[in-house]
Amino acid sequence: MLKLIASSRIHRMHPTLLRPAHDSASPLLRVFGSLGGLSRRNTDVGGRYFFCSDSGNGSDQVVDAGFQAAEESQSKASAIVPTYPRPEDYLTVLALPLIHRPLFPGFYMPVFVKDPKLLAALQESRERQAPYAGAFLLKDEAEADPSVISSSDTDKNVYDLKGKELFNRLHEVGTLAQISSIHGDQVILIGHRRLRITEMVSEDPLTVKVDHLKDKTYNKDDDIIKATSFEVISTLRDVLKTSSLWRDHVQTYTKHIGDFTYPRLADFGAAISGANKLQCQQVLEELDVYKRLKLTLELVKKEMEISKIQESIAKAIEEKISGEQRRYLLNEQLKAIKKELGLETDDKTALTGKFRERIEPKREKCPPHILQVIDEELAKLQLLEASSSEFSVTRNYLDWLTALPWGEYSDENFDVTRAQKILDEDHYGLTDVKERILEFIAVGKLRGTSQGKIICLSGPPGVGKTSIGRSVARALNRKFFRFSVGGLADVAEIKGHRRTYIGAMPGKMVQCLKNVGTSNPLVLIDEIDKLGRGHAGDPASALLELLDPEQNANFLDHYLDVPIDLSKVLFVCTANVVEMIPNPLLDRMEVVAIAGYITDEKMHIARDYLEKTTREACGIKPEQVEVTDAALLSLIENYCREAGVRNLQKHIEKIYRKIALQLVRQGEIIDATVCSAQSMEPMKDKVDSDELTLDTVQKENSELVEGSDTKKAGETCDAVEEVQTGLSSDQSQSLEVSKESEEDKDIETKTIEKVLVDKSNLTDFVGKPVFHAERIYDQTPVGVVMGLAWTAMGGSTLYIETTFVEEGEGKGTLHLTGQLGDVMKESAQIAHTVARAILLEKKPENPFFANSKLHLHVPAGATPKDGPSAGCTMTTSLLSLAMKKPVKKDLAMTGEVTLTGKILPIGGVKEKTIAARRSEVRTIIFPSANRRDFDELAPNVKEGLDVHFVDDYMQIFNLAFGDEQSQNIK
Ligand SMILES: Nc1ncnc2c1ncn2[C@@H]1O[C@H](COP(=O)(O)OP(=O)(O)OP(=O)(O)O)[C@@H](O)[C@H]1O
Repeated sequence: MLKLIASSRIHRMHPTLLRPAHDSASPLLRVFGSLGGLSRRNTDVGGRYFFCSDSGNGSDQVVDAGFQAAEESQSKASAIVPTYPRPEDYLTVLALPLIHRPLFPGFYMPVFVKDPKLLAALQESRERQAPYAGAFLLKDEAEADPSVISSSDTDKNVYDLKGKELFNRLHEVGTLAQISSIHGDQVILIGHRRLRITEMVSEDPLTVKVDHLKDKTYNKDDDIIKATSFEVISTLRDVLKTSSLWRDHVQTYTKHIGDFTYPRLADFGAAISGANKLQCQQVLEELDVYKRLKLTLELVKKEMEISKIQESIAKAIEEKISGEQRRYLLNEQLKAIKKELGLETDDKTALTGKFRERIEPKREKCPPHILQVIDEELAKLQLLEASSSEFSVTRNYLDWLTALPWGEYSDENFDVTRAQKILDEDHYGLTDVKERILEFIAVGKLRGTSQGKIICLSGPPGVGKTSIGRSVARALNRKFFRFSVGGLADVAEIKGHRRTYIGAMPGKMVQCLKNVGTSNPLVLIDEIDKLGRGHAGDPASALLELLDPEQNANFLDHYLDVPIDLSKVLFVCTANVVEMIPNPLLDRMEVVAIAGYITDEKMHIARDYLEKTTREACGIKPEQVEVTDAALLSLIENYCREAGVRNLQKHIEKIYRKIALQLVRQGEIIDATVCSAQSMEPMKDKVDSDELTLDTVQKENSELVEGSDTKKAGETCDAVEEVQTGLSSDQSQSLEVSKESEEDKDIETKTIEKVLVDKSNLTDFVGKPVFHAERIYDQTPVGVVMGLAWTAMGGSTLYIETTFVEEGEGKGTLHLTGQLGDVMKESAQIAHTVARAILLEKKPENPFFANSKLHLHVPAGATPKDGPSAGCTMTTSLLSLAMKKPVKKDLAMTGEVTLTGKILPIGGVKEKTIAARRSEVRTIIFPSANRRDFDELAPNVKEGLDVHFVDDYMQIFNLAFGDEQSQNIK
């Protein structure tokens, strides 16, 4: 009996539905039944068939229809009569070509019949109550790939195939299909059983003779078949877990399936799998049930893999989408809550409000072109999407623009007396530097403004260049900002990055203005001589734009992109070596040299500045410590001999740290003593009232404090206890206890015991002297002369040593060592020649230079040396060797010598003089041309020195080797 059940509505073209044959529960049904529990829903399986049941033994049933068109046509076609086609009635059938997939028994399939003759024949056979035809899959063209959908399949030419041609293209095995309905050119087919074409009967429409195929007989209880079918089922179940498409499908099946046999299971699996048409055809052609099941198993396994991949893709996408949506939703909620609470208006409005609020007080003083840019940017901000990257760029830009101190200036103070006071307060000595600064302030006072000049403080490290800069800022009442350009190689550091770069920032100058909050700070550019080469642009040129008073009134930072007036900024630069400053920069600077300090100055600095600040920093009171002059002197002479005072400062800090530790330790012991003394209180009260004294206790206690012995403290407490018991028993034994209060006072004063740092115990604080004296000879031997050198660290003394190596007739040579540079090597050769000439003149009979191999060395060998200023020293050293006569004691010299024996000027007179003093040199020889430099030195630097200025080497000769008389030429 045929029963129509219109249940599921399927909205796709090829959904698949299952239908039971009858209600007898088969083992297969039980397996699938366990998957039940899901409600029946509309099915959308994306398949190609409607499945209907066919018992396979001839009792066919038409089953469910879900496809709307099918359903409609079925309801209209009330003429559908359930039929059980007997094979003998359908030995000749109309051949219906299927393009996409074969029709499996038990499934619905809608097909379009374009051939009017075939359509009419189908219609007619339907009317004849014999609504059956043979549905056969169309073969691909010879070379076509079955998995590739070729357009030719759907082309009209496929429908145009007729007669023999069509016959040849049909697969042999097909399905006996009931024509369920015909709606226009759409024909709904229901598969019944397998057919095989035997021969063609007529061509148009194609009619063929067929054999009705039956599955090969099989053993229902065969283990292999059972196992395979169970595997098919379990794979289907697995797919079911992951694929919702299949779930509805199988559920429908479990609810309605009747006698679900193994062959039917195989057909079912193959039909609903996404396998290609040839694989499906293979299953259709297979009459061996076991083989068919195996083929199906392969297909459904593949399906499972696909569904797993599908699931993971779906999951990944879902996670991404849901994460983003969640964040968006939460953000929106947050905004709404803030808005509701009045905490925040709209993001943009709040931001704009903030920027407007910032700029409003500055509006008066702010240059109009800046205001215009700010207003434009604010308007732009309103139009931008808050999540866009340009929004954040504009927001940051406005942040910087509105934060700068447009038109804000600190009131400059041009009070020279006050400035002098401040400079003296911060620094000892440096009179010439201070004088230059005061002059500068005075000019500023008269002009009404101090800008226009760039001061460059040059000198060795630690001479106070940076701190002088800070003092000048204080004296002028300007804000202070320091930035170091040492190693700076990127122009963007000075001029900023363009706004378009990610993480773009304005340059140092704009950062400085934002930082200090005024437009006229004092900017200290440290280490300008160590400016990097620049891998992105030339930093020196960028600095030039920044420093040049002609250009900096309209300084253009790449980030801000609006001209900023830096003409009110006072620039102070510091450098160790002026020669290293790029020339165009140096040209614009007012160089103030700080040469370094002599011992006396260092003593003052240490005593009045460094010690004071360090003591305060360590929290030590002046009365708690005493560092003697001898200790300081020893510190300066033996530990910190460099030009600056930074090392001295470090040593003083080291001493004070140690003192602090001593004091704290002492304090702890005193605390313990006080505690022990307090334990005597009850006794004291009692004794006081009895006007008694206790000498023993007092004595013990004072010993305790001095000896810092805790053990004794315990003993003292015991003694007190004894006295107490004694008192209670016999008051006459407790005498002189009233002296206890005086004892208390003693303890107090002892807590602030003074720590004395003297020359003798200096090593306890700073260790052994690390500095080795520059002076290696007390009296220089023959061939050794002391020279004076200048380095970036200040001046220093050095020896030139010459020795005789061997004699060789007419082979006078000079071998040089001591890491000498080219200039110094040449200088040595010149000295050799000059010495030879002088010796020839003075002692013509002496052939020393002509016949001697000599070796000239300049210790220390590891330190590279260069420059021409040791020329006269080398000449003297060679002559000393030649004449076997040592030079005068405590003599040092410097000066370049020419081939004719002229002495040329040198640099670093102050540093060299200071170095000579440090090495306890008494007599110095300088070139005459340096007399002016020497005269400018402070009296305390020149004090006690016997200085000679010379033009010609002969003068040096006389001074070094001559008698007393000749040495008096100054
Ligand atoms: N004349 C002085 N009076 C008082 N203190 C001084 C004097 N000279 C230097 N100092 C102190 O020495 C320390 C080092 O000085 P500062 O850092 O200014 O040296 P600098 O010349 O800038 O060194 P660098 O070239 O290494 O930067 C500072 O604490 C400073 O106060």
